[in-house]
Amino acid sequence: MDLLTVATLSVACIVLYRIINVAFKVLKIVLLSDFPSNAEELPSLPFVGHAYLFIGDTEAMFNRVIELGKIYPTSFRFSFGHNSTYFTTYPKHIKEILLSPKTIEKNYFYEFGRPWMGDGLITAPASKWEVHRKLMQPSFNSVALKSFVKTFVTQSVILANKMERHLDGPEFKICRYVSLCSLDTICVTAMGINLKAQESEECRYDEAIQKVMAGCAKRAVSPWLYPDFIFYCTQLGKDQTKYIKYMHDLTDEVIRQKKAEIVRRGDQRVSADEERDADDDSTAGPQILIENLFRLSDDNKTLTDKEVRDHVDTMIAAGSDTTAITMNYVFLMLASHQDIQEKVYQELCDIFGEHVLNDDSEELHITMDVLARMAYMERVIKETMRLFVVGPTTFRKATEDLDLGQCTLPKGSSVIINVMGVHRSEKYWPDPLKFDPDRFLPERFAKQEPYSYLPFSGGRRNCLGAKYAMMFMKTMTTIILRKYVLSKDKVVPVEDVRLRIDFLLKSVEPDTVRIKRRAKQHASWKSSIACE
Ligand code: HEM
Repeated sequence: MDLLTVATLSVACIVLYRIINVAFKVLKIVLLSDFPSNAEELPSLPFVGHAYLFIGDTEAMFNRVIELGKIYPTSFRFSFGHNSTYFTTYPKHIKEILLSPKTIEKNYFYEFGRPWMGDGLITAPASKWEVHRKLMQPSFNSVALKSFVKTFVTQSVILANKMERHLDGPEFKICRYVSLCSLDTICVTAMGINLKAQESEECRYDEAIQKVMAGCAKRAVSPWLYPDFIFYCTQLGKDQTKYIKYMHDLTDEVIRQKKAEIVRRGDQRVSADEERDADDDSTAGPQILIENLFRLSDDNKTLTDKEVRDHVDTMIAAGSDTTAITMNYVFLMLASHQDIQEKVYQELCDIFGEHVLNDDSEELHITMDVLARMAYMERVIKETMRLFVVGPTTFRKATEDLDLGQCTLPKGSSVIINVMGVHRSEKYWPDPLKFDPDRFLPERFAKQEPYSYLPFSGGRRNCLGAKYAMMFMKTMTTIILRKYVLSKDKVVPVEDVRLRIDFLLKSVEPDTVRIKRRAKQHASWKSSIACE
């Protein structure tokens, strides 16, 4: 054997050894979750980088995100395809990232939502977002929120009536009911149209939202689907185009009709940011978002029809499923914790007095002020959002180097904020899987590590609809608990509720509850509303 052959064979052996070594380490990680103690030692593969960390179905993805947060509890760097990405489960870093003007930009995942939501707030580039966030803010001020209460009540009453068919029956899946209720409500308040999805019980719009969200999630974890010319040749891409067109067509038609209507009636309504006597605003119609946006266009603040559509579609995308999924878990937690459900109901008795027994929407006495008094219910909803945070991860991009103390986020890198990891971390939430609403008692929550609770994200690009969502969720809970007692045949402990990340957090198996009618008497009314 000559010297050249020996040298070639030696190099080949070394390369082969390296390949086998890396393959072995990767398999140990993927199959056995055997991670190196130092994140720097995570092997990187050609082309895909560390994308193998997220191989598997959507349940595996959820488990891997939680696992990574436990093994590397601060921040670590990995690569996703050619993108350098920081994964953080560390509130101090999260705070810096969410507050910094250097990380307002969203990362490349959001590009997949742009064909649907365009330059709406969620997907807008930072330069546009700054301007439009200020324009949109008044549509969620207290006057506007007050005007939505009547819609929340009407739609929640339909929800309660629809659920009646399961009275005293076996457990049933709640998610479909709350999903259609949320969609109808958001569409009334955003577009001023009632899809009546609850009444017809099937809704193409709802189907379109689900398909497009699932498609975006699939694309985000499939680097080979990133190039448009590949994605749009796949069935997934073709379906995506079809569903998005359906949703755009609907919004375009509403825009056309609304514009004609505004011209007809000379727009006599007051603008959302004009403070007016709002004492009984809940009896007036909702301050529909799309009409507010047209007024901005009239004020020469230059919103094109396309921008109006982007904002309306974004509101529906951002508001309907998020609220529905959270309510699914609120009802699951209430059904699983009878003592807590009773305390919520007792609070309703204290607030509504004898009116608590009324089912009729006219007699429900639900106003914004009344909702604000439901402190215990709010703690229950907050604790549910800690354990089942709808946005388990959020993403940003550094547009300049950002110094985080122990490390620097280099310009151009992506950030994955592991919200779910923080919410379920023993370090920040003792006994983290225990459902304990009193963690949110003001005196206890004041001691909480800042930025360790982010159901609505935080900092500059936080949720614009957080107050809207909380009011709507309280209304739904009130109306359901006034009428029904929720229960489970067999309580599933929180740790056994199998979860997946399908863009948003969802259960692997649909959650079910049983309902029976609440007895029409209650001893301890302190009656407050009744005396007002
Ligand atoms: C329980 C219900 C909700 C939850 C948990 C929730 C959560 C969130 C989160 C985590 C974000 C940040 C997303 C990101 O950074 O990628 C967000 C943004 C947003 N949400 Fe919500 N949301 C809820 C309901 C709503 C509702 C009802 C609306 C509107 C009616 C809404 C409108 C928005 C908008 C417009 C943004 C983008 C804000 C911006 O970038 O300036 N959300 N939401």
